[in-house]
Amino acid sequence: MSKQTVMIIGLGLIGSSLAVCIKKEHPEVFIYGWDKSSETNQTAIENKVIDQYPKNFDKAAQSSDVIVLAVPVNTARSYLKKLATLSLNKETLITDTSSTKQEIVRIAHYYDLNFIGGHPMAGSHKSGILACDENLFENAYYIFTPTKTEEQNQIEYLKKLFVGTRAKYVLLNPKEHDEITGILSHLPHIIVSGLVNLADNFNQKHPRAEQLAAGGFRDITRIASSNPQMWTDILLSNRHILMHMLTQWQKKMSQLSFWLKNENTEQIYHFFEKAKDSRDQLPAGKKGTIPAFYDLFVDVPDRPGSIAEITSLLASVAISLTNIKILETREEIIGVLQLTFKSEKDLIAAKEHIESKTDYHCRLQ
Ligand SMILES: NC(=O)C1=CN([C@@H]2O[C@H](COP(=O)(O)OP(=O)(O)OC[C@H]3O[C@@H](n4cnc5c(N)ncnc54)[C@H](O)[C@@H]3O)[C@@H](O)[C@H]2O)C=CC1
Ligand SMILES: O=C(O)C(=O)Cc1ccc(O)cc1
Repeated sequence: MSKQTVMIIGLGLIGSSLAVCIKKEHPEVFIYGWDKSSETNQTAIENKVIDQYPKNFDKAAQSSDVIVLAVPVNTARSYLKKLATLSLNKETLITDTSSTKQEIVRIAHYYDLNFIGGHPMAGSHKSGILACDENLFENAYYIFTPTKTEEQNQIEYLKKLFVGTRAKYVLLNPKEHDEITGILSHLPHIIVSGLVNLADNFNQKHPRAEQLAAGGFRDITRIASSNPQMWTDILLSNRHILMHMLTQWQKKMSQLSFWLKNENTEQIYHFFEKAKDSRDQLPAGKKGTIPAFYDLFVDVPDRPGSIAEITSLLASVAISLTNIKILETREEIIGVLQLTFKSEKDLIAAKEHIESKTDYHCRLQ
């Protein structure tokens, strides 16, 4: 990557971790950092997380090739508005790390900014620059939310810039992103925080409860220790989807209450059995709140027999596929096959085998 300038706004957990990931793979990239906390800016300089805290925000933004907004989502909205008033270079690419995507993408379009929505699906209940971790994003999903096909080049550029995250890139449209993160991340956060508040009222009456909560309760409620400002912004930004999900959740809980009242053993058993079956099938040991999938993309000539050739190659070494999809054809010469496997081990073995037996190009994303 040639000498580029990146400006990171917000040097907390995500902004500082991204900065060190960029530096690790691209030491030639110059990084401006900007945080509202002067203590954070100083820590960032002292620890070489960034190269410079600029004296003048506008000038730094105008001389940057990439601007990353790593602040709470409502603050990211304000920065988009501010950036729209500056005469930024047309090429300057803006991206963000916010946990919601529909609203921010809409605002960026409104201001006609060169913007790609981003969301690294990894993090922690910790916040601030002292939680900076160069391995934070490793093996996690990093979601981009393009809305136009022309944005492909910008996404490829960001993938290269962020290669040091060792994250796995996924593309989703903003609405789908907010629905998925709503059910897998935002609703759980509301439920867990509500539970902790409920238990707190209870603890006032039963002082021993707090002491006993140190076990399982502590583990399942870890995320309630997250930054309240960040979560207030997330909930308000995804409010329409979350209001709908909360109604569904309330219905589920009313139903459970009804079964308890009627001592309906069968329904209560079924409730837990269904949850167990579903939980047991979740892929294990992956970071992030999006289910893991193991996809291999193979460029194959667009001619009869090429799909069969791949499937028989895999069958010959007993690697089974869970899904196969033809994604596109380019100029009717090359087709892209998306092969999905049930484990990372199968994915890697399949890639090696196809590459050793054919001259087809294989990619992991
Ligand atoms: N914490 C997590 O696990 C994850 C967070 N995100 C998203 O990334 C963004 C950043 O989150 P974190 O780094 O965790 O938060 P954080 O609280 O660790 O850091 C936010 C930083 O932004 C700074 N800041 C706040 N207002 C500012 C302003 N007006 N100007 C300049 N700096 C300002 C704060 O001083 C702080 O250093 C949020 O939008 C969050 O939703 C995304 C993935 C994971
Ligand atoms: O701490 C955890 O387990 C998290 O899930 C952190 C997290 C918080 C917000 C996001 O948008 C993504 C990840």
